[in-house]
Amino acid sequence: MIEISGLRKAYRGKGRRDHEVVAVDGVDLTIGEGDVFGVLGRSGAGKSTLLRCVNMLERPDAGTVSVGGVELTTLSRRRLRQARHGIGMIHQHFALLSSRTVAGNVAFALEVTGVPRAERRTRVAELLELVGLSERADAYPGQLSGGQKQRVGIARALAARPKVLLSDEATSALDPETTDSILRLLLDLNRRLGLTILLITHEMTVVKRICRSAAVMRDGRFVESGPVAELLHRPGSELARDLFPLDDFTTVPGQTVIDVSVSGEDADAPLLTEVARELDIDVRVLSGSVETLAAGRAGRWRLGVPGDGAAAIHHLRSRGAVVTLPEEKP
Ligand SMILES: Nc1ncnc2c1ncn2[C@@H]1O[C@H](COP(=O)(O)OP(=O)(O)OP(=O)(O)O)[C@@H](O)[C@H]1O
Repeated sequence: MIEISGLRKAYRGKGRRDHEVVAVDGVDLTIGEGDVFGVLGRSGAGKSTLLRCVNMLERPDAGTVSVGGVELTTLSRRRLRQARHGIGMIHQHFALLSSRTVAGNVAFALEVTGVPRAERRTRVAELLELVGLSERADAYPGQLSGGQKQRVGIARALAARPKVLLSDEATSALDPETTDSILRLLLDLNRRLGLTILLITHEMTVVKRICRSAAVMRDGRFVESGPVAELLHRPGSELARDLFPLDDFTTVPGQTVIDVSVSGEDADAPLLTEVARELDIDVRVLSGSVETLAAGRAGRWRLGVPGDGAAAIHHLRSRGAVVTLPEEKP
């Protein structure tokens, strides 16, 4: 649904001596229809620029961006305006018109695409129903909670029935409970409408709850990218480390410390008691957890096993677990 190849975008300072900042530095990305893809990264990594290049709010310097099979970088202004109707966008600070009611804000998105008044009224009612805000149609943004404002933002973004939704830190300004309800709504829309979602975030909760695929961005590049379940197993994965942080035990006298990751059915198998029983050894759980992610059940532990650990490592690997030593780097 979204194909990005060799994307580059640099900003030049205004003065002659100002050097160039390369915000996106050669990103390739493929997002399948109906996927929920999260891009994570620290402030300044280039996430917003990447997202804004997907609907051409920023013109890339090089590379191609195609959405739903339409290559956007070569379109005329008029064709690009049309193509943008197929790409909705929601924002961290909602970007609502304060002088218009909830219904008026959603209707605005239809007015600009020339939808006739009667049709607009029906569609606005449908959209408010979809996001659970029918009761607040006549309220003004100033009278709404943050979560309700984001629901208006979502209804507005979906007005033209886009197949793709871009989310720019949509839950960063919300408290954890409200974040949860917005993420549930996004997941529900993804399932019911087959909506493909590309989001940028710095919150691990967002990745845990709704992303099936993800990328970690640094200095304008993707340092890792792929299905979350696969990234969790990649030695040295930053995503795995951030999703399942492990305490800093790297040595235990008389034991070897190992990191073990599991996913799918293996996450709930009695793997640790089994290895202890079958090898007749003590296994110490130093840190770790098993959780339900949007990408499935997954877990990661840091364990202490006796001696050089060879027998335990062999046994765990034979049961499908990925085992690495904590000091191993990618
Ligand atoms: N309009 C602009 N003009 C000049 N430099 C810019 C512009 N927009 C972004 N940059 C620079 O490009 C780099 C990437 O910025 P970008 O906003 O894409 O990162 P980000 O990962 O989204 O960060 P944040 O999470 O803080 O929004 C930064 O160094 C930033 O200062």
